[in-house]
Amino acid sequence: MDAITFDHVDVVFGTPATQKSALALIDQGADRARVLAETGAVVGVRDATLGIEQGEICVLMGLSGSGKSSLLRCVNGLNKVSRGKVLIADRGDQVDVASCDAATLRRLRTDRIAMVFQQFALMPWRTIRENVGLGLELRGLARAERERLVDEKLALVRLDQWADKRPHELSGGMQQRVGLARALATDADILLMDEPFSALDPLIREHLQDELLDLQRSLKKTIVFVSHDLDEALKIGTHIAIMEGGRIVQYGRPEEIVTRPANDYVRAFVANVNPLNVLCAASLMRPAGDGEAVERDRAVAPDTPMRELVALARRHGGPFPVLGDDGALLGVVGEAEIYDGLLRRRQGDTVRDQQA
Ligand SMILES: Nc1ncnc2c1ncn2[C@@H]1O[C@H](COP(=O)(O)OP(=O)(O)OP(=O)(O)O)[C@@H](O)[C@H]1O
Repeated sequence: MDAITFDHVDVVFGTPATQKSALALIDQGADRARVLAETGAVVGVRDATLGIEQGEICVLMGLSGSGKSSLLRCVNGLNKVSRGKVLIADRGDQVDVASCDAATLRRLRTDRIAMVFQQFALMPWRTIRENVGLGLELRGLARAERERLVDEKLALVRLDQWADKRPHELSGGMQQRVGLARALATDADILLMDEPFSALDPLIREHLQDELLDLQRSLKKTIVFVSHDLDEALKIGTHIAIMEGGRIVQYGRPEEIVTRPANDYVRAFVANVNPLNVLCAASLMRPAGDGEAVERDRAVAPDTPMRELVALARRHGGPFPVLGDDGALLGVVGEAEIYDGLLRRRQGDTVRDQQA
């Protein structure tokens, strides 16, 4: 069972009456502009369907206004779903956030789902420890237990020395680590992260991305992460949903997005991606020639990153047979395939398009 399922979700901002007319127009295929002109309602999300597995980091990516936050905020009920379901796996069953009762929504929000915001949203008059412990305080946890849990999470984000300071005494990157510790403190298994690193300098941002990935290796939360930066999405995401005009126009693993963009909008995003960071042996390899002798002691796995292949080729030349788990020969990557990978990406084409 998926941890989170979006099932044909529409989010329309407006009064009940304008929402109804807007949904009718959407069903006729009207675009956002027409819906706005004829009803006054704003379409945030239209017909989003997506399953997010437990432990996955799903990045919602797209231009400003494409509907990323609107979709994210449906998960904890901050945005009302106009039509469709948002199902959360809960006690062996699924709860629809869009239609559950208020007590269930409250329980999901306090126990299961935590959110990290772009602007940290820390309370300036509270110490770092008190900020991180806010959710636990609202749950009525005794002070000693609260402080034990908070100090544990502050240590996780390497801020244990800063517990008694106030937010203004910390840098932006540190404040965002407080935001993350606060989200982790409740032990929620679903983290919603709305452009959490966008307000930070590029170097700090990369640092925090690495820290998040490090933490995730042991925490294994289900994370929905909003970003408008493709490099960030490719680095962080186990899957990426690309949004355009309120719709999900492509959903896939990072490499699929880069090698097989679904339309010109996605193609424009991936045109300048550095292939070294994304491609791997499986997407670079050519079929082995009939009777081609391959040196199996040079074998690489299909998921060997391109960067590693370049280093191998630099040391040993090529070609490298690509073997599956069962030892079957899947293809061959030589220097020519590596150069092709570099050149094709630079032209903004896709490797597989060219091979087709
Ligand atoms: N509370 C709201 N009331 C009315 N319209 C809204 C509301 N929230 C979002 N919208 C509209 O919904 C559309 C999608 O906005 P959303 O914030 O989801 O996009 P986004 O992709 O997250 O953009 P950004 O990257 O700029 O945050 C926009 O046209 C926006 O104006």
